[in-house]
Amino acid sequence: MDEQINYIDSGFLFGDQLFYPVAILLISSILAYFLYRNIIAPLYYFQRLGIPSPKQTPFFGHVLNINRDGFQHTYLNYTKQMGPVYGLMFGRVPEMVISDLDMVKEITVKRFNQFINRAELINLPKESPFYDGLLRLRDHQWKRVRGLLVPTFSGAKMRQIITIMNNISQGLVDRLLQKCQQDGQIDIWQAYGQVTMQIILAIAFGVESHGHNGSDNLTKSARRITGVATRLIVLVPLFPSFIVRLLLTLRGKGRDDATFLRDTAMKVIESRRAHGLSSRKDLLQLMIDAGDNGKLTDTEVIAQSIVFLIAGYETTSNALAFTSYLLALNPDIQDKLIKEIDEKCPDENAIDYDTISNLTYLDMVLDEAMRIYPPAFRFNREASEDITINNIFIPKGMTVTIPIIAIHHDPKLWPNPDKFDPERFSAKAKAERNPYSYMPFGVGPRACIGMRLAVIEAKLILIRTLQQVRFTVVKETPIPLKFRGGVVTSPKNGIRLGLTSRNV
Ligand code: HEM
Repeated sequence: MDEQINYIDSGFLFGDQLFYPVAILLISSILAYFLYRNIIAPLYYFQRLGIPSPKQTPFFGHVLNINRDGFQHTYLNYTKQMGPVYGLMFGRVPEMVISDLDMVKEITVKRFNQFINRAELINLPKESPFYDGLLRLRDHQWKRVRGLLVPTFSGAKMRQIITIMNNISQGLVDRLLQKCQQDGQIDIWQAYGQVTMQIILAIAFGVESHGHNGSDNLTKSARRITGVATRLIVLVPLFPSFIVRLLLTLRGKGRDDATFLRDTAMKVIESRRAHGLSSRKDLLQLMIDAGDNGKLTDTEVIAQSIVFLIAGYETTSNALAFTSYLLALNPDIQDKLIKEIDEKCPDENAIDYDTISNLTYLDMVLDEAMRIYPPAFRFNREASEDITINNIFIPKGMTVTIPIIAIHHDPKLWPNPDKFDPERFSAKAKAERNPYSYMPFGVGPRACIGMRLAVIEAKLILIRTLQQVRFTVVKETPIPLKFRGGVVTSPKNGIRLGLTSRNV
């Protein structure tokens, strides 16, 4: 019996001897691998490529350095410190930031075929309403859809849309005049946000949203969707994509909002099909027409409507708010602009595409405002293969970010870059400058498809506004402007401006 016990004991002993050391070795190897992959390797990633990279925090990389005073400052400051090519780490996701203009040209235009796609932060499920949208589409699918949609943004098509935009902007003008009679102040950022939201819902969803206070469900859903899309995305690279998808699923609201928007657009499409071709030539109808005969499915059309809302609403309203802010701070420039509007566009009922295009000083003012405060402060491309440009090796799959904000504030390209000076955009000054030094809408075949629409919309709203009111600085006006985090440049707490009516 004793012998047996000894045998069993020694058996256990023998098992322990192997089990524990093996288990410990296994666990420590897994830990070591986890440590190496997530903490050590990212620290030396760019060093191995021979590219400078600012000091980073283990595991987080450079994520902890963003968002303190707006994401755009991260790119602005790092580019000043690190130069035209450097690397950032978002968790374990590397990103090369390139502001060298020759390289930007190579990436966005000359070697476009090796940089067709944007970096994909999350693997969206096929059923996501964003899946088929231009922002995410890749390779030949993107080429097919973009090719079909480009004509819907032509000058001729924009002429038809202007009437819808002009009618909607009347609500804004009424509100501004009312405010002049009351306290003579307004949060102009919020006011423009309402009107640009109404416009995008009207032209991309075919739905007139009622109530200037934005209380209707459609506006609420659209606001929440753009809010989630532009803010949450900053944190995405920190987590594995399945966790992000889980978080988004748990945040059911976002999904419900997207479904609500999708269903609304679907109902409009079905109703238009049932009643024959619509005479209302909004973006939705132009897309339905462009996709006829099976070239675009209804799902693809709706995905674009949702993407236009996300890409086009806040960017346009921010561009308007920043321009008005800069005009309030620079009354001489505002006077000169008002003079041009009074001379070339005195009648609010006779604003058409040609009149708008004829206001050269307005063009210069808007361009300069988007230089100082580019509503989209960066864009990216993904390398589809290993590639060397100007002796810099860019590995396959690398996200290459072009920091618009840093290029727009480079003192070598823009002397005294913080000064608001529309003369920088005179025809002569423009002709003398490298065209890649200004890119608020991105560059190359994948640049913003909505640029013409955005510019016409912003100019129309500025004309209608400045025909009636003048902007001033009040004690609540934020000087300097503060920004909030997110993927577009947005003011932190709105922009309060004074208003005086021009009719008194
Ligand atoms: C002032 C307003 C706007 C600004 C500053 C802006 C800026 C940008 C930028 C920088 C990009 C990335 C370009 C690139 O990767 O090279 C972009 C892409 C895009 N924008 Fe805009 N945008 C504005 C308004 C609009 C509007 C009104 C729409 C639609 C109605 C729109 C739709 C899009 C779409 C769909 C893309 C993706 C294009 C593609 O991948 O093919 N944007 N925008």
